[in-house]
Amino acid sequence: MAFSAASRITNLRRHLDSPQVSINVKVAPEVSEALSLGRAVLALESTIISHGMPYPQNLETAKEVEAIVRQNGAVPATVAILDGTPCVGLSVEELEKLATLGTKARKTARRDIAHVVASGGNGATTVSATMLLASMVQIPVFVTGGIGGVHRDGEQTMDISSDLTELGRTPVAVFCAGVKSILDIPRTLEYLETQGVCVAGYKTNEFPAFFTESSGCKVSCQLDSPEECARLIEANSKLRLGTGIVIAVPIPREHSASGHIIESAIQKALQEAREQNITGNAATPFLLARINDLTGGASLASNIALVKNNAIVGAKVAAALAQLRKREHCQK
Ligand SMILES: O=c1[nH]cc([C@@H]2O[C@H](COP(=O)(O)O)[C@@H](O)[C@H]2O)c(=O)[nH]1
Repeated sequence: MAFSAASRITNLRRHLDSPQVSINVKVAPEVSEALSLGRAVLALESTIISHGMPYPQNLETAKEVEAIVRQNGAVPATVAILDGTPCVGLSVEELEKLATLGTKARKTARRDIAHVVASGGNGATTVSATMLLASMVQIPVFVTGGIGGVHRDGEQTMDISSDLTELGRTPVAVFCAGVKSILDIPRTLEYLETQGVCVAGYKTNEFPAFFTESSGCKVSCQLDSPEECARLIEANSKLRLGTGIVIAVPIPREHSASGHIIESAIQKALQEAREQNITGNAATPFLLARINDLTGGASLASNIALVKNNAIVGAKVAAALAQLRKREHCQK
């Protein structure tokens, strides 16, 4: 059925009814058009480009992930702050800029957004900042590699990623491969439960541990198809719960790293971080880089593979959600 003018207006209204943001958010023309037509859009974060992977693999991966999203039926919208302007949807040149800036771009979580904008800086958005900006322009689905969590010894340090509180307050579904075992996985799940966040497993009832398929911890529900994921996201939205959703997709078995090799690299990296007193938002990038060195690059290869796999699932879900909304609109 042709997409009617009425449903175009509904989408536009959904777009405009969001709380008014008076700061300029630059939405790429392709993303803006897809949103106003009710087509599938998938948000992507940018800290993974600047701080999560070295150049040039970061740029290659970012471009390949965007291509995968398109092949699976959605328009990619990578989020970042460039020269003080929050951007949703980046051109190839903008992706290149971010990839070459690397860690010179500011790692930007929710708390950092205002300062990066005010100072005209370049910010690579973490999960928390990406969720917030995606939600401002009404993008309901977002893909990343791994979310932040409660750090080991978090009960003493109180080092808890703002990704978890953002999930408690922003209605965006985040696809990830779980959280790395550099973090305290059981406490991360406890914290998400406290925040009222639904944590679903994609084709599994176990929460994955990023490099490996299992963590020994159960999820709160299992979803077995893109359509099931779309129905959950739609119910969360219609209920106006206001909370995000985590949908955890296990790393494909053929790419899952040997558990004990990774675990011993993690232990060594954690020890080094303690010795060098690396804490706060510097901890995750330091640990990721050291684990990659210690595993001779194996962890980076696994990381790239799981991000691509998450992008396939996330794009299919964004497409299924757009279909579902279109069908429901036509039935009205
Ligand atoms: O495996 C990864 N986990 C997490 C990150 C990034 O680190 C952020 C969390 O950082 P922190 O722990 O400082 O909140 C995430 O939102 C994400 O952007 C990453 O690149 N790779």
